[in-house]
Amino acid sequence: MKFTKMHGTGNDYIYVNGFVEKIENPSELSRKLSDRHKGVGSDGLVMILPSEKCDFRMRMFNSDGSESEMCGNASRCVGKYVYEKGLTDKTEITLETLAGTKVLRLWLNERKKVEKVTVDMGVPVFDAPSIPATFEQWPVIRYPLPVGEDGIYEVTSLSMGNPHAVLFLEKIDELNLPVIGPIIEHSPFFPNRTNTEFVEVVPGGLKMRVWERGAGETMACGTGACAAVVAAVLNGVADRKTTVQLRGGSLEIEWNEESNRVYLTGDAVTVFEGETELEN
Ligand SMILES: N[C@H](CCC[C@H](N)C(=O)O)C(=O)O
Repeated sequence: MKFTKMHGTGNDYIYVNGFVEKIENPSELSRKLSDRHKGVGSDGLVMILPSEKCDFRMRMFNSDGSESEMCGNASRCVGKYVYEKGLTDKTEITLETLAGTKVLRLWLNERKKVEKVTVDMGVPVFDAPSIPATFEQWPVIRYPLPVGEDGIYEVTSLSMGNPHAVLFLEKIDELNLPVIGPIIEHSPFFPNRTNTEFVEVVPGGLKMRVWERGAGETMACGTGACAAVVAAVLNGVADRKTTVQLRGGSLEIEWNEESNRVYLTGDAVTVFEGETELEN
């Protein structure tokens, strides 16, 4: 199987051309290839597939094999992949995902390489059953969530197509994510588990670490950065147009006031092309 290793802001996935490669069990393949010692090493696997209603379809699997509805960083890389490999010559591309149709806008440099991509991430969803979450009232803003022996953390929760819990904290560098992350991920308030963003308000924007559902701490999360800005606006601590600094770099987010849609802009980088035996 041929694959391409790519990253968006350090959030790295293995990209497979599903027009050519037929993968029987992408979930199991994601678990196997994501292993950073015994596999290729990645946060998961992304299949680029034909679509009946859009230009392309994306399926995204976390490193634990679970499938997510949507991935902001991966959708930017899919845009770069399909354009630079000649699967399309469009610079505005529609992408079918489990969270609906997303529109990608490619930004080319003078050598016609895709330097960055803006994704129309759609509207944030606040009603708890759609997140899904079991809170009785919504929007869920600073709800005191019990987090194991660590006590109570105030969470703001919403869906960007996938579930998010956003926490605003004074200092995020020292946090022990492998301890707090899984407790929130598996909280009974989130029946399908959740992605969790730990956000610090800094001059010029937000600084964020993320514990992703099904992948653990990653260098960045696009849907998570969008959720963080929406939550920050609801909490009155950021502008609708904000830079989010992540461990792997920065993302530009705009929650447009008129359309209520969220726009994500960031890099998309090809790391290497590879080939692996499926049967071993
Ligand atoms: N890193 C991704 C999100 C992955 C979300 C996944 N961990 C989930 O189970 O929802 C992003 O850039 O949006």
